[in-house]
Amino acid sequence: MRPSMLRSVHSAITRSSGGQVSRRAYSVDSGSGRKVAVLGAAGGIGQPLALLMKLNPLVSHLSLYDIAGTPGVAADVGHINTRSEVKGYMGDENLGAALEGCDVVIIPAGVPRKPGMTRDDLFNINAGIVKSLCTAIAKYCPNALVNMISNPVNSTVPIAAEVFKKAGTYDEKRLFGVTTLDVVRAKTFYAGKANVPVAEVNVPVVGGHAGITILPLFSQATPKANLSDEDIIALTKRTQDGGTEVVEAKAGKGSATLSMAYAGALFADACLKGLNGVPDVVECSYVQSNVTELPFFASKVRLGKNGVEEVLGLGPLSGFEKDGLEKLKPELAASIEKGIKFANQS
Ligand SMILES: NC(=O)c1ccc[n+]([C@@H]2O[C@H](COP(=O)([O-])OP(=O)(O)OC[C@H]3O[C@@H](n4cnc5c(N)ncnc54)[C@H](O)[C@@H]3O)[C@@H](O)[C@H]2O)c1
Ligand SMILES: O=C(O)C[C@H](O)C(=O)O
Repeated sequence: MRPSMLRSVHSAITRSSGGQVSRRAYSVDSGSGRKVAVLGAAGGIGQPLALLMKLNPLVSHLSLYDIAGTPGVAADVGHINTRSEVKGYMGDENLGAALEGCDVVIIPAGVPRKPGMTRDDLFNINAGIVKSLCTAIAKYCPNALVNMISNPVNSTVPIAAEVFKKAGTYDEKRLFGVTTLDVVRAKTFYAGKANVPVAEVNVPVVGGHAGITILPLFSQATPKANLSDEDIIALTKRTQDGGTEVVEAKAGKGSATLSMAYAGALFADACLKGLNGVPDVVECSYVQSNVTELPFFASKVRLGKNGVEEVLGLGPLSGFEKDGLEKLKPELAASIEKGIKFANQS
């Protein structure tokens, strides 16, 4: 590979803290492209996520793995005339080949909720699936950035961390719980209530990814809007219950798939941009953290060439948000503990 192909100069539109838009040059490594795997690629999330990753120009190799159904998905997605070469892998014996050389591994494998269930009700099945997939990641692509979608994320991320620790490959900078859907929802609901253009909205969502552990920080939302306390309470609850809203509307046919695929593709794209040296890539994610006393916590994270470059703090919180933060801690701590215990006893 010629150095000139590896390093090219791009320009980025960046916003200064004063809000002015400027264009600046930065160098990226994008010539050879990236290998991305989707584990659970034949599922409700996996299929549209495979489609969206096929549309991503930063991806050169797209590896679609599932226990069944991937030849069809790969043949279908593979006919799209975009950059990446698509390969389908089916069954445990092909998992290693699917993972070898991956830069980013996205995991939406596992069972979804039905009405009346909590995400924690998925633990018994999904914990084992995540554990075995992460064991293979440690063996075949220990340097990949792992984007964990499988629920309960509050526990599956600690499970992954323990598996990687046991294998001697753990790097806290490379493990992410995908909480982007909470941000996507918070932006949508806020834009509707505040009557502002949704494309301009920013709202950090911190904590975890289940019920009250999802804490949107509407006091930091932009563009600013004059919403009442009742509006903020209602928006917070709707964001926390967003997953349940979809589960109930689907009435037994699963949980969010299309919006999740969109959110998963956004987050994977941010990881790829970070790996490629694009500056100022910041997304919320559930990562190993010192932001609170909890070992894992979702907050804004700056992404870079090694994954997490910086875990950003919470910023100023309203009284309502401070309360929410204290209330979520025991539940999040218990979910983390449950994941760690599972990984170490089985
Ligand atoms: N993080 C989030 O915001 C978020 C949002 C929505 C859904 N989810 C979670 O994502 C997961 C998947 O949801 P879905 O709607 O796509 O479910 P689904 O049942 O439609 O698809 C899951 C896929 O995983 C596959 N699978 C099962 N065991 C596997 C294994 N060992 N290796 C590889 N693949 C395996 C299945 O064959 C299936 O194709 C669920 O746990 C759900 O709760 C998370
Ligand atoms: O709600 C679920 O079970 C799926 C997912 O976590 C979501 O937030 O949509």
